[in-house]
Amino acid sequence: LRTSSEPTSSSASSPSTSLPGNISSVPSSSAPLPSPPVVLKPGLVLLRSVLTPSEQSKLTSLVLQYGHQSNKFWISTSHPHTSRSSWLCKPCGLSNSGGSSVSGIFYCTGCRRKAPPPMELNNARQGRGRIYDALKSYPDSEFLERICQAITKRARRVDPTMPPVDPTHLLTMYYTKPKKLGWHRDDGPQDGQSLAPVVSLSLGNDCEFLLVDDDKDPGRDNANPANRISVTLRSGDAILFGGEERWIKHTVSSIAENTCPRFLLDVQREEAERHCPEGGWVPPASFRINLTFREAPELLGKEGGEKFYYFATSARKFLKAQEELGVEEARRRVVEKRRGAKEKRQRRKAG
Ligand SMILES: O=C(O)CCC(=O)C(=O)O
Ligand SMILES: [Fe+2]
Repeated sequence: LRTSSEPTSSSASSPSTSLPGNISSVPSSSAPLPSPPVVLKPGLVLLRSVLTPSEQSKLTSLVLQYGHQSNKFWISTSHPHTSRSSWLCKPCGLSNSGGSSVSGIFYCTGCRRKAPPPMELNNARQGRGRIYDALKSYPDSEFLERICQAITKRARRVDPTMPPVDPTHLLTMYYTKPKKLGWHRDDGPQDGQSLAPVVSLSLGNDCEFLLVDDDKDPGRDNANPANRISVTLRSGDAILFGGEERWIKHTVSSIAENTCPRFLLDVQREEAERHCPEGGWVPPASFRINLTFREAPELLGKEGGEKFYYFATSARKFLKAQEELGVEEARRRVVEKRRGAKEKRQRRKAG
């Protein structure tokens, strides 16, 4: 974790936090030293530039390394009607420009060989990869746990209402497109039941993180900016919500492309070169990674298989059908289903 003698990696200097009501504004992270933790509300603490560049690199590398294991961030599918980005034909060495295909099959424009099935993020439509696993399943989980504990300790020093945490699970999200994550509370069955904080770390691109200040009035409208707490999360920042604010409603409302520190792009490139099957996947020009540690001991032993993998439903169903029926039949069914849906839409339109 950053100590006062280390430089910050952040270069942005725009105002970064706005709060509703009478809560004072928070300074931006342009200062060369880590800012002291900020209690946005009891139970909601922001730690700016808390991760050193080398910790950010290590975390990015660990997350991408794990994500490249089979059926983690990436899945191999040749779903019909999909497009793929540029890919390299390994046998002939030709770089193909990608495009879309009704059949889901792509041929090299040089040697006409079939391309290997594209690697897609498990939530391809949103341009996101998502892994929810026991913390101990991740590589170097002791390091991950140490980071989580050290950050929580700092937050608890300034906010005595913040409970301690014994993290059992880690959710990692890999955002490759500037698409938002909708309003929600972390209250699903996999999110944990205690008031221990959700410890959230940001790496890569900046994002706008909004929370709705609804403790006095649970029905408070999140569309009204006056009710919102808005924080720009930058690479190396952490935010914790626990105790009274454990169930606070939040959203990633926007992601600023190309704000990712260059040293993390280097890490991404290295990991893609190391793990990506040729022609499988081209890393995005910039990205964001979010890690959230959760205390959910009741889930231990249940994760694994597909239980806590949230793929985009269509990809998940397609993979299952592909396994059970073979790729041709799986494709035929998707095409048939889509044709049926299209005909239904047309009939509805016609009257
Ligand atoms: O990406 C983020 O910063 C937040 C992610 C989040 O809220 C969640 O996964 O529950
Ligand atoms: Fe969340």
